[in-house]
Amino acid sequence: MTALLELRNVVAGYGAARILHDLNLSIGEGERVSVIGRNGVGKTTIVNTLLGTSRFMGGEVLYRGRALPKIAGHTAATCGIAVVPQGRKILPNLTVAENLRLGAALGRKGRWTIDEIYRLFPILHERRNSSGTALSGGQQQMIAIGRALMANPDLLILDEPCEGLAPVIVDEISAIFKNLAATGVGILLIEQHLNLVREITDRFYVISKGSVVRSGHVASVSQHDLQTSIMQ
Ligand SMILES: Nc1ncnc2c1ncn2[C@@H]1O[C@H](COP(=O)(O)OP(=O)(O)OP(=O)(O)O)[C@@H](O)[C@H]1O
Repeated sequence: MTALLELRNVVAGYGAARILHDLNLSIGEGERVSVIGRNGVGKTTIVNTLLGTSRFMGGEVLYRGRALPKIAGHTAATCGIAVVPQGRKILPNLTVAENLRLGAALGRKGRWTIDEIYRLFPILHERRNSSGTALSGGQQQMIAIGRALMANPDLLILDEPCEGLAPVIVDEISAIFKNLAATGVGILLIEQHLNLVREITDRFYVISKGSVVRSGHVASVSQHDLQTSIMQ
């Protein structure tokens, strides 16, 4: 079966520094896959490669089996890939509603409208006219998720979505991800915390020093085994 997104022997980095070395990874339509690894191994650089914010130095990125000729800032969006970025990146001068509407800039049609986002996160409707950054960390994460969904993506990339959030909010957000997974959207979860990996995804890749060092099905490995592969 043709993968939705495939990275083949990708080399990428910043300036002269190579961070990803011959990285291979694929995700099928509607699949839920994790990328796990310690701090600094290159997980976010995979996302940056798709966003055109790291330097693409070699290899191929294929979308629905076709090699993308050039990676640019709009590559991910035009392919139907939306990112919930690490650190959320809520724009401070915009209201909650304006932040959400940014996600719909390309006008892809689908089930996600601003009213649907407000149904998913009623607090965002209540605070829709407040500055996005005036909200709590958990609520800002809701904006980041809502903004990504507004793009009606085929693939949702979540970069450490629960980082810095209180456990009760993590539970709430992971329940939402589980429901989202049931809608058929593909999920690529970048994460260090294995509970979320296990709850949301079926397959994993372990990254170390910019390459995949292990991959498999989440159900076939123990938590301890996964933790050990990350630490190596
Ligand atoms: N904009 C940048 N310019 C130069 N080097 C960078 C840049 N962003 C990241 N790096 C470096 O690239 C390496 C990989 O960083 P990356 O953010 O991809 O790691 P990560 O696995 O996502 O880690 P974390 O979990 O801490 O986010 C690190 O050594 C980091 O310092």
